[in-house]
This record gives sequence, structure tokens and C-alpha cells, in this order.
Amino acid sequence: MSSSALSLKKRLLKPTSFFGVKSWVLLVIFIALFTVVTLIISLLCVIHYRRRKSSKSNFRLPNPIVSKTTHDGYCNSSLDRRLLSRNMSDIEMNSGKLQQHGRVFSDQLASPQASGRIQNSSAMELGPVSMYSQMVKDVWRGKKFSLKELEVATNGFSKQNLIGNGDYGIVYHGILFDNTRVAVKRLVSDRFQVEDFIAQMEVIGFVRHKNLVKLLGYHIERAYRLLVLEYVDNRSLHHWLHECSKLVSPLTWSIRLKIIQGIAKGLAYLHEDIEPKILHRSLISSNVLLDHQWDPKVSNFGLAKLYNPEWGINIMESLGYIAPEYASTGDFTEKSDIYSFGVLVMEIITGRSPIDRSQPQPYVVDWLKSMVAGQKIACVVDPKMLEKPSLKELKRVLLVALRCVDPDSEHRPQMGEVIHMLELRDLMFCDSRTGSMA
Ligand SMILES: Nc1ncnc2c1ncn2[C@@H]1O[C@H](COP(=O)(O)OP(=O)(O)OP(=O)(O)O)[C@@H](O)[C@H]1O
Repeated sequence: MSSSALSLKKRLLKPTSFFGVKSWVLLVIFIALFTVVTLIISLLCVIHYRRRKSSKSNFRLPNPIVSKTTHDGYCNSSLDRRLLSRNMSDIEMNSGKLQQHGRVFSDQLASPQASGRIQNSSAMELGPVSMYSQMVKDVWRGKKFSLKELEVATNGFSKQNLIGNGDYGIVYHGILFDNTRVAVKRLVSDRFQVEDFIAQMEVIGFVRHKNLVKLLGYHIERAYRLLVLEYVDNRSLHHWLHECSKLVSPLTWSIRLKIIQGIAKGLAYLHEDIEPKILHRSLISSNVLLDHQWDPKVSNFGLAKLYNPEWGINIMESLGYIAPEYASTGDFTEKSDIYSFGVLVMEIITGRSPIDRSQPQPYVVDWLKSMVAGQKIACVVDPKMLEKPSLKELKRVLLVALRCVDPDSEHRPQMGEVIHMLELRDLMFCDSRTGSMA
């Protein structure tokens, strides 16, 4: 060993003035401390860099579904204000939705399958979808279903699983892997544009209200347009009003009232609590499903928008729910939905179809008006209802229905007002247009 090495060794082994600790020990401690501090600083730098990067990419879009009650100055009247704040308790808004303000499209859009199809079709028309779908992922709570999964759930879309056929498509009962019961609706038409379908599903998919059927997800592949919906297990209002063979209807007055109020709340939510609002466009008794507590869930909202307007007019006209201005101009507004609601209320009270050609007065609206004018209000209730409502209660609900079918759409109430009227106990029955009810 050389003399310099020996002297270095001596110095390292020599105790220092720092608690008599040997020099080499102090050296090791210093190197260790230096390494740890360097590591901590590097780590902090990385974290800071990542945070900055993610906040930059947190791109915000205008939100299509924003509770209007969150906007100051939205409510047009103090009545609406009260109604909307009360309605909020009915709305199953979870905090996640509010956090999602500014985010629009589901990860389904961003899937190679969906985005590939979008590019194949008119991508230019698509605008926001094609622009943002790549950036915004994992937003709508709707699940991404594969065709295989839905085939398994519905037993290969078997006849045994078939629930029924409607104007929009064929509905199958299904059970998902996690045992959730669903209704899988296969739309008959593949006439609409893929992007229109996706955009509409995205709007409908955000809707969460106890009186509206939830869209859990959807699937597009080849000619398949599949909607996966919450399963509602007690058939439709149409069934219980018109297809139930029992002499006494299980729909008592209080059940009917609950159904009317539930439908009103669901519709008010679509019209007044979300943005953009959704017009139902085919509010009819077969689109009101019931659960075992007779709570109504409105289905098929917004679907008619996908189809040719003529088609919607024909259906609503043939069934007797069409508002006069919609029939004459083809323009559908919120007030056209409210007209259909009025007809629906009349159907629920009387048990008569909106158009019954076997009657001298086939249209329920005309018949009811003539009965009211002839002071025969007590005779309008469904004969299958054993326990009749009090005259006061009946007048209250009838007045609401009559106001909703006012030929002048401007005079029809908003749905928020309807809810309020339905809940008022001591309504003054004075109305210039229905003077006989006073
Ligand atoms: N989510 C659901 N849960 C349970 N049954 C459903 C559900 N959606 C639809 N159905 C049932 O499936 C059948 C077909 O429904 P669909 O909505 O396609 O047409 P519809 O209700 O008969 O009327 P329309 O097409 O004229 O609106 C009906 O018997 C309906 O009650």
C-alpha cells in the first residue's frame, strides 16, 4: 500500500470532533443524505410536471345536460322556482354528474368501432362528436355493451325473450352477467344517420329521474341499433287501462293520481330541468311503464326525433294525442307534449282511448268538454273504478287536463305549473274557459 493511501486510511479512521464519530462514517452519512434529498427533489419535480400537464389537457366543453336550477335567473316565476327546487329532490342526480359539467360523449364514441363508423359516414356534419370524442373519454355512465354480451343476455334474441313490438322496434327481456334485468330494444329502422343516433343516445343517456326509463347503454353494429334500458316489471299503462280483462280495475283513484303526478314530474324534468331540454314527442299510454308500486316510468322519450317528422305526426294523429298546431304546421314544441299529456290525463281518468270509434263522440277531448259543459262531471270517471273520487278532487284534475288541451298552445301551462296545480288542495275552480266547473 502506498504512503498516500495509508495516510487517507488513517484520516478516515480518525475520530472527528463531531461526537467522536469516525470520518468515514460521516462521509457515508453525507452521501446517503445527499442521495435522498436529490431523489425527493426529482420526485417533486415529476409530480409538479404531471399536474401541470393534466390541468392543461382538462379540456372543457359546453355541457348538454346542466340542471337549469344551477343557473341564476333561470326560473321565470317564483312558482317555477319553488317547483324546480322541490323537483330537485326527485331527480336522481349524483355528484358525478355535476362534476362532469363540460364533458359530453361516452367512451363508446371514442371506441375504434364507433369512431371508425363516424369517419365513414358524414364526418363533417358530425361537428362536435368527431372533434371531441377522441379527447373526452369515460364520461356518460352508460355501459359499453358488446353484441355478444347482449346476445347472451337475451338468449340470442330468442322468441321466449320477446316482450313486444312497438313503433320503434322489438323489445327483448335480458339478464346481464351481473344479474341486472334489462329491456333490450332493437330499433327497426337503420334509416337514421349513425351520428344522429349516437348524439341522441348521449343526450338520453344522461337522463336520470325516477319517473323516466333509464338508458343503460347502447350498441351499434352493422344494421343493429340496440338500446339497453332499465327493465320495468309491471307492463304499460295502456295495458292496465285497456287490455286488463278484470271487471274492477286495479288502478284505484289514488293510484291514477300518483301515475298522473309521476308522468308530470318526468315530463317537467325533460322540459325544464335539463339542457338541452328533451321533447318527448310521443307521450302515449303505451309509453308509460309501471312498476309494482304503480310508479310510472315514461319511456321512448326523444326517440321520435330520429325519425322522419311525417312518421311521428301520423302516429300521434292516428292515436289521438296530437296537438292541433303540430298536425297543421308540423312544428313540434314543448306545448305539443303538454297537449299529449292533457289527453293522457283524460284517458287515465275516464279509461277511454283518446279515439274510440265505437262511441258517438270518438275523441275523448271533445266528449269530456261536452260532459263538463253539460254538468255531467261525475259520469266521466272510468266505470271500472269502484271507489269514485270526490267531486272536488275530480274537478281539480279535470281542470288541469282541460288547460293542457287548450287549442291555443300559448294558454297551455308549463309542466312545472301542472305539477303545482295537481298538488294544490284548495284550488279555486274559476276559469273563464271552463266556467261550468266553478
Ligand atoms: N324498459 C322496458 N321494460 C319492460 N318492458 C318494456 C320496456 N320497454 C318497452 N317494453 C315493452 O315492450 C313492448 C314494446 O315496447 P315499445 O316501446 O317498443 O312500443 P310500445 O310501447 O308498444 O308503443 P310505441 O312503439 O307505440 O311507443 C311493450 O309491451 C312495452 O311495454
